[in-house]
Amino acid sequence: MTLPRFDQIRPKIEKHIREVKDFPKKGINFRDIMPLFTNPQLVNELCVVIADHVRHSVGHVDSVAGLEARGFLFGPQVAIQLGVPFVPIRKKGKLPGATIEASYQKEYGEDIVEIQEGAIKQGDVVFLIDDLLATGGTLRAAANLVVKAGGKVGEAFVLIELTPLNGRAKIPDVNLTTLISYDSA
Ligand SMILES: O=P(O)(O)OC[C@H]1O[C@H](OP(=O)(O)OP(=O)(O)O)[C@H](O)[C@@H]1O
Ligand SMILES: Nc1ncnc2[nH]cnc12
Repeated sequence: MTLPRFDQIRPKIEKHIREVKDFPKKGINFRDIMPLFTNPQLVNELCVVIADHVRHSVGHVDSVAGLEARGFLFGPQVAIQLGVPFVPIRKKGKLPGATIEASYQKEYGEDIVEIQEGAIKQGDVVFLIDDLLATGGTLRAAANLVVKAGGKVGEAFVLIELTPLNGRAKIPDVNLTTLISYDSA
């Protein structure tokens, strides 16, 4: 959150986030980022700013890993800006070939995410990216996957943090940057 350009872009991004009550089920206040994609210039600006943040605050990274599905909306563009590979982290059963998996707790029950074997090499520094941090289960599993593959999380970045859900508590070992924090879930 150190770059002044984050402060400049934040209000513009905030204007494009729509709140949808009771989606996907009653009691959930869904933060919809899709309106952002009606403004391709702003999406591009955002990805350039994130890449600059990586260069100046994180330093060298070997890859950008994004979480299905909404991490795929930004991750590849940031990776292209940085000139490094994009590593997709997908829900179980979607990636062909040999995979490495990590399970995680969701609000109800458990889920599994995977990467393809060889996508992260021993000693790689990985920049993790997703749209939103809620309970932190997803990022916890992603960080576990990176370590299991022999890599190291350089930093994790999310556009939105829902602070009352205390997701950060699940990833005390991960340096996390967020663009927008909401103090109501
Ligand atoms: O911090 P957590 O409680 O783990 O929640 C955050 C995750 O939840 C959403 O993804 P979702 O699982 O809904 O999948 P989708 O992006 O494929 O819709 C969101 O995009 C994050 O990846
Ligand atoms: N409130 C929320 N809005 C959008 N995506 C989410 N993923 C988990 N919680 C969410």
